[in-house]
Amino acid sequence: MLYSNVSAADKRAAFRAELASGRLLRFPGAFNPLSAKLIEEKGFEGVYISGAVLSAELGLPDIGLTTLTEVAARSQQIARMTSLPALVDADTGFGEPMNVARTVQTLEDAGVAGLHIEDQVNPKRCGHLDGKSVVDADTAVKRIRAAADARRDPNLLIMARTDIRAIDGLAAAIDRAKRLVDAGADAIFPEAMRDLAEFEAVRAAVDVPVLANMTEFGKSELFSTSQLADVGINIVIYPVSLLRLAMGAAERGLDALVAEGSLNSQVPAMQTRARLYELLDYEAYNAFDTSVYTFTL
Ligand SMILES: C[C@](O)(C(=O)O)[C@H](CC(=O)O)C(=O)O
Ligand SMILES: [Mg+2]
Repeated sequence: MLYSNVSAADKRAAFRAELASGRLLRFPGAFNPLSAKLIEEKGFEGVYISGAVLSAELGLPDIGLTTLTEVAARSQQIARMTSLPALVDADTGFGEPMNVARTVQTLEDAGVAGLHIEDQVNPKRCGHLDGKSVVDADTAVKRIRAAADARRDPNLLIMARTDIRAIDGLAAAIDRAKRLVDAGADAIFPEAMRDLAEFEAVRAAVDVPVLANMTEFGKSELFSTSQLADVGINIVIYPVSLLRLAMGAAERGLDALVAEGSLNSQVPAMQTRARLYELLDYEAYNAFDTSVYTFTL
């Protein structure tokens, strides 16, 4: 009932232990707290909180318009609903190193298990679109150092994302990844890798967990979990996938309503009331109420 009973500290410790196992951890993007419950129930290892989804939910493009306050509030709503670790997209950290430090502490307070900070210039762009730019290595390193120093729970995972591959190529991405690890990054997110060999090359270059971004309609092919595990990837995210699926279904439903004048044809595709209530653990709330009202001294 209500929120997860697992504390943020325990989720972070469990996340660290899972990462150490070497097993590939799958993190679908939760587009709301309810979908985080579904991800947990289906047996995934974690929940991703995407900047692209957060912006899209607000009706905005993913171009650095969202604020730390908005990201932290949504992260808290999602993270508390699941016992799984939540990994949040902190974009560029919302400013200079001092702002990055505050971002880390604020997201730590929101209960996430980890976050990633990228090396794009402000305002950032979606990593799979053309026309993005990155800061120099020194600036990127300062962001990560500030992030690593700011956390109070040593288990909070600070992941460095580099967007440099699409601009300066794979060798530059490998060089940057190494420097970010030296600066204190606990994990690396190499954005917009072209193929499996590129993931493998980053994997071989650093000693920390590596994330693969399996976003659809982007620059990377959609590799399977076994393909990614075979090249030693540790975490895979499907950041926008559930939102895309849900919005695809919503659009088809609205079109049917316009065309047919009712939603009768769509009911079989809908999550049932019973299934929704099961996911919400409605029964536990009823039991709680019953125990309150039947209580006698
Ligand atoms: C991972 C990402 O940063 C996100 O915000 O979810 C995006 C995903 C996307 O736009 O497809 C990115 O890859 O930049
Ligand atoms: Mg993003």
